[in-house]
Amino acid sequence: MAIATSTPVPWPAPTASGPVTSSVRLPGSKSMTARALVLAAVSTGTSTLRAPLRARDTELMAAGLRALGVHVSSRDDELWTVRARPLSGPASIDVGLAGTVMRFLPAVAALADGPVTFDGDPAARQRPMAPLITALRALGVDIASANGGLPLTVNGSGRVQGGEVTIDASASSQLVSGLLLAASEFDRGIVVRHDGPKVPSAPHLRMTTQMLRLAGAAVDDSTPNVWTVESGRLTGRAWNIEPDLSGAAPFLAAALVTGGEVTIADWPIGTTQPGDQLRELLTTMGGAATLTPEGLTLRGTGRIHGLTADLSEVGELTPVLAALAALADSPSRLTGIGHIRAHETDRLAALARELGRLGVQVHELADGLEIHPRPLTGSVFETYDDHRMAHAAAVIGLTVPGVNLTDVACTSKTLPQFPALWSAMVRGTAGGNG
Ligand SMILES: O=C(O)C1=C[C@@H](OP(=O)(O)O)[C@@H](O)[C@H](O)C1
Ligand SMILES: C=C(OP(=O)(O)O)C(=O)O
Repeated sequence: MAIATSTPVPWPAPTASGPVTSSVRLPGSKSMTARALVLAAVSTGTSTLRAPLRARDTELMAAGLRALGVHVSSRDDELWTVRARPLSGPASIDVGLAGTVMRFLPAVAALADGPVTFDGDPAARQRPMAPLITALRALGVDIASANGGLPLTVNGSGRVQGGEVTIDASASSQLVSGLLLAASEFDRGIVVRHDGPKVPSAPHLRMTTQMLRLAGAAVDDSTPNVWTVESGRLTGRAWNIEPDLSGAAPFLAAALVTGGEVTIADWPIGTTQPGDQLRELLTTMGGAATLTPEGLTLRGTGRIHGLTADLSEVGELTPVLAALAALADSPSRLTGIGHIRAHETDRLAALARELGRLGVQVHELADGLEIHPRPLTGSVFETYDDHRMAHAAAVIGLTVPGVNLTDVACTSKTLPQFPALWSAMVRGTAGGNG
């Protein structure tokens, strides 16, 4: 599997001429796969990941750890094996456009002996790294970065002193997760205090602390905006990776758009994944959700209601929710998501521009979007190397003929099967032209 940036593949989004009825089995969570790999690398012994995500972001994470000397066997799609070994440089790590790789691996690299350079796609150089670099320096790590971001070099000495550090993590929760995941290996562990506007993506921080505890770390997150991880050895374990619930968003949205019924197999009963909030969000927008041990079923009526919501906990769901809002019977106001301007692309600007091109009236706010639905006409839809922009375009294309994505290959970041799964879902409808 190629990890390099893919060549753009233009894609006419398939329209559905009737309600879609489908059951979809999705690969593992990107966020859980990334954390399990990192925790395995700083644990003793062998770890396994059952049902991991194989996609560009997680392949890059595995490759980055291999570059540091960790043995990662990913030949078996169903079961990856990680054997921790002494971390060592020199190494060169390609982060692609993966926030998880660029934020989670520098602290791991600091535990290696020797220089480790990090760089990625051109857009990766725009993503916030400075607070993490400053925090790691305060913890005793030598990092060279010309401009406060990528490219950077971690000059590891084989150990990190650790201790107390203050960070403004309002740009990304990953800045905190990236400090915590390796901190049990620091001489003094870590105490991270956030000082600044609200940290987004709270569920992802809960995922970090929960998985750290499962790996055997002593973690205290009982005080808001303060996280403590004690120094101590973690032991390898077996991780069962849940299906990626954020990747489920466009498929569930298809039920709403077409008045159909979509089931996502093996939806976990109780999870830290932010995508679980789709049950409530899509119910507010007019769907009916039923959760059973077999999975989550979403039924739509074909009518979609506007949504007024603070999406700060679930920023990565914004593109698909904005696509639904564009097809709704009332306006929407999505707020609390200024930080997604620094995701794969400036998602607020990109959504305003591309939805606007289809005819939607969109007001861009500093921290969100106001969306006023209008009759839509098909058009080119630029995806900006952003998998979730492609998902949004596909959702609108179900009911608006002539939505032509400039590139669908960007979906390989988290779900390489997206075009095939999507077309199969649409083909399942009577008369769908997918
Ligand atoms: O830790 C993680 O796995 C993630 C945290 C979130 O990042 P932000 O806090 O930067 O939004 C989320 O958007 C991203 O897709 C995955
Ligand atoms: C923001 C996202 O990714 P990343 O992990 O690169 O931040 C995302 O997947 O929506």
